[in-house]
Amino acid sequence: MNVKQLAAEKAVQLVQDGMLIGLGTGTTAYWAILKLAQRMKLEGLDIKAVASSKQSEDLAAEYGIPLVPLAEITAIDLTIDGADEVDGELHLIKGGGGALLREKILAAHSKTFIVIVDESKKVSQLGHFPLPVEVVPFASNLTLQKLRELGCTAELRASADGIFVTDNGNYIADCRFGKIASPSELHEQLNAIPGVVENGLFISMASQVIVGFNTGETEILAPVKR
Ligand SMILES: O=C(CO)[C@H](O)[C@H](O)COP(=O)(O)O
Repeated sequence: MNVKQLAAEKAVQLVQDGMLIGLGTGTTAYWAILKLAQRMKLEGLDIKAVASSKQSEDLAAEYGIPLVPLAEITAIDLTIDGADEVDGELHLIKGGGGALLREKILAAHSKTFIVIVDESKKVSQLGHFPLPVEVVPFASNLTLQKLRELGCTAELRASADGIFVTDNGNYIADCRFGKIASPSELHEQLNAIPGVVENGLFISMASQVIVGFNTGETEILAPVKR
């Protein structure tokens, strides 16, 4: 079993009958979706789900996980999603797959938000991974200029056929800040720029982070209560 699968399967153990599950996006969330489908088939696990991307929606549909229209829900019991970096405070960088806006909306409405990562994602300080920032296409060159004034290099993400476009019809600016001294301050500064829709810093949102190790072990990290 690979390390991402290990963390994902540990998280899926927390899922119980009757829950509404938020499905994350990416190669780690992929394993969680597959395990949920397997538990439904083998154990009769009775769940419904909402997806954070077209990709995860298609995967869930392919594996027979019933999806609920977002208009019909008021809250999510548990969301399971990956991350690009996790620091000691359990702040995250997310959006490597370009789904950060929908992922953040689902996480914000989840009673429990479980993050699943392999050990390579644990860092002492966020910022080595370029921070994804979702921006509207209109005047994106000017928005990029404002982002750079915060001290990063910012480039629009490319796709095979041009500029990468999110499920929401927006662009992603990948911002290289180097080490981020104050993630919460940067989060506020980024979202104050007109044209920025949302950024990939998830501040104090994780209920738990499940880390998979190459040794086959897992570690569960919980936020320190102050
Ligand atoms: O935020 C994300 C997608 O927008 C992913 O959760 C993040 O990029 C981690 O991906 P992976 O599990 O493939 O390493």
